[in-house]
Amino acid sequence: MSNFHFDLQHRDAATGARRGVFVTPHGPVQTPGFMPVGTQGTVKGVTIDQVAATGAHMILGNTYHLALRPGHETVRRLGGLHAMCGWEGPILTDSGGFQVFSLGEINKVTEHAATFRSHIDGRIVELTPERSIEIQEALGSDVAMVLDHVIALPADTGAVTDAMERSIRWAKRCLEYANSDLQAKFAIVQGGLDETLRAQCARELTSMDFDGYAVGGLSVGEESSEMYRVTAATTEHLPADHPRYLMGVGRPIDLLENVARGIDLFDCVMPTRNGRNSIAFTDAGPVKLRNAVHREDRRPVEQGCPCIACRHSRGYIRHLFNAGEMLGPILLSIHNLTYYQRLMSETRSAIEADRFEEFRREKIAGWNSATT
Ligand SMILES: CNc1nc2cc3c(=O)[nH]c(N)nc3c(CCN)c2[nH]1
Ligand SMILES: [Zn+2]
Repeated sequence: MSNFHFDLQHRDAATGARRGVFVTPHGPVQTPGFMPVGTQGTVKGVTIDQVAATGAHMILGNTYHLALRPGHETVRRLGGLHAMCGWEGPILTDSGGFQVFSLGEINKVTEHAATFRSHIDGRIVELTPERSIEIQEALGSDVAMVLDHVIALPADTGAVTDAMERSIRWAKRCLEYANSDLQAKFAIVQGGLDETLRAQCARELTSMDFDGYAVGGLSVGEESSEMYRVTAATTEHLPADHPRYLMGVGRPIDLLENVARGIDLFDCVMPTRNGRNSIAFTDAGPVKLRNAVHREDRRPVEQGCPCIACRHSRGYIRHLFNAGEMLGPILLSIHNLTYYQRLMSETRSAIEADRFEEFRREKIAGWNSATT
């Protein structure tokens, strides 16, 4: 009996939405669920206790960043990622596939490895599938992502196919190298915006024994309609009894639209990145609190929100940003993370009550009302 299993509890009759629980050795993850991003071992500006208070069940760390700094052996000697960060729940680590291609100065990609210049100290670093798994095992995360070859879009079919086929071969190498049954391995489906390539990639990856499947290569600048189309075209080829994770997504509307297309897990820097930029997510759409219009507004960011930011007025939070006070970004990061977790909790309840379609319509109408 594996240490991991996905309990599919309820499927929405009208859409591809699913309600489930992903069971891990560090506790259950309620799905659909949102993972806050803790790239360098911290969800920026938010203490780990506050991250737990937002309602998060699983957080994400990044192999690329942690291997470069402080180094995975240092993390191991500090007791692993859970002990170092003080997070007792499940942790998923990304493999470095995305960061290498988006942050590292790529030197070359061969069949053997991705070689890049570190964006921190310029060192040349070689990342192989085996090395990525070795690093993730040292970090001690509960879920390890395979190393994949992520290419920027738009790209020609030949380049997309080449990267997709390499990602399949690298996924196989990751699975063969893995030697810890305390760490789940998730595959990542690539294939650009081509539904045929996506189906082919999903078929090949699902023939291997992964614990979960991610939809990669999206949220890289494509139209939302294209993201939704490709997500649907991919999940239809993924097994129903495994978790599906859409990487790097997204806005609140993207979460609901992709839940409707069979996605169970999400991660995105938006709640914290937008929070640092004074943008708060609310049921009436995003609100840029730095704007003068909020100067004397005594209302909380969101009526009924239980977070510590919503004990204050919008006017106070605007003042904090205007005065360049640290507390501004901290409070709005906490509010936005709470907003995303409450949205996922309401989504899970709506699926259980067979009213997801109605719920999605109501939420999108609110976000489009944009009165503030
Ligand atoms: C923000 N958009 C975005 N798209 C991604 C695709 C991949 C992807 O295709 N592969 C991997 N390994 N990671 C991705 C990430 C990082 C997720 N934290 C992505 N982020
Ligand atoms: Zn709040």
